[in-house]
Amino acid sequence: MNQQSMADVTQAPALALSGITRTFSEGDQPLHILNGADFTLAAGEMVALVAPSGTGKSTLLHIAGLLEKPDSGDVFIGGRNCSDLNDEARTEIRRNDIGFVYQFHHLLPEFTALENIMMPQMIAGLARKVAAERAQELLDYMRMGARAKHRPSELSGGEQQRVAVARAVANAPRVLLLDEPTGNLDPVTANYVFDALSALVRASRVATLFATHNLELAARMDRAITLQDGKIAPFKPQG
Ligand SMILES: Nc1ncnc2c1ncn2[C@@H]1O[C@H](COP(=O)(O)OP(=O)(O)OP(=O)(O)O)[C@@H](O)[C@H]1O
Repeated sequence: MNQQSMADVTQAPALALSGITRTFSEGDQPLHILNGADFTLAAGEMVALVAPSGTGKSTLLHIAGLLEKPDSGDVFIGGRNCSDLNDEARTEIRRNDIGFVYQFHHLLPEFTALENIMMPQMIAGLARKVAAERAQELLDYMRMGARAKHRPSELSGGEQQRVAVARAVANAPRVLLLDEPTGNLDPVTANYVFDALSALVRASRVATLFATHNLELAARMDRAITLQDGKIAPFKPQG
């Protein structure tokens, strides 16, 4: 890599989407869910994605997280165009550079909170001891330190989601994608999980895109966006 292209990559946004299209079909009618979506997300930035059900939020997150390919358009992670990468390279980027949190925690039921957070680190090749230390640190940060040895079924919904957030950032990803992570929680618990998450985002400078129907939470993020006719548009959560 020459000096110019290295500078381009280091100064690049954590995530950039360019001209993303995705069409599904409904019977014999095409459904243009994404129709030229453009978006950039900087390190340490926290952006709310607020849009009515069925407009394509999950589809957008799956494409941004390299879980699905768009019909056309490009996804850049840390300035690297991921469009033409093979499955192995995409999996590698997903493992190292992207964290996901979903509405339901998807923690492994037979493992403790600590082990759940160790898992992605060990898959990425870290030694057990190092992974355990980092997992405990993250649990402490999420004010879950005393629950390290509990299995998911022994934790409340809010606690499970805090473990899921800790697991998602365990490998220090560049980009954190959250698909309604508080959708299943009462408002007080949702706020509590959000507080812990935003402290973590500020401290780690992970670029965060957070799909939510909760306008109060959206108003607390750096900015909000919506999907309009398959494109990204700014959104004002209040007023
Ligand atoms: N694999 C697929 N095949 C066909 N249609 C699909 C597929 N995936 C999504 N869709 C359709 O695309 C539209 C957008 O779905 P998506 O899940 O992205 O919406 P969403 O905004 O996340 O909705 P919600 O807020 O309800 O989760 C929906 O109408 C959905 O039925």
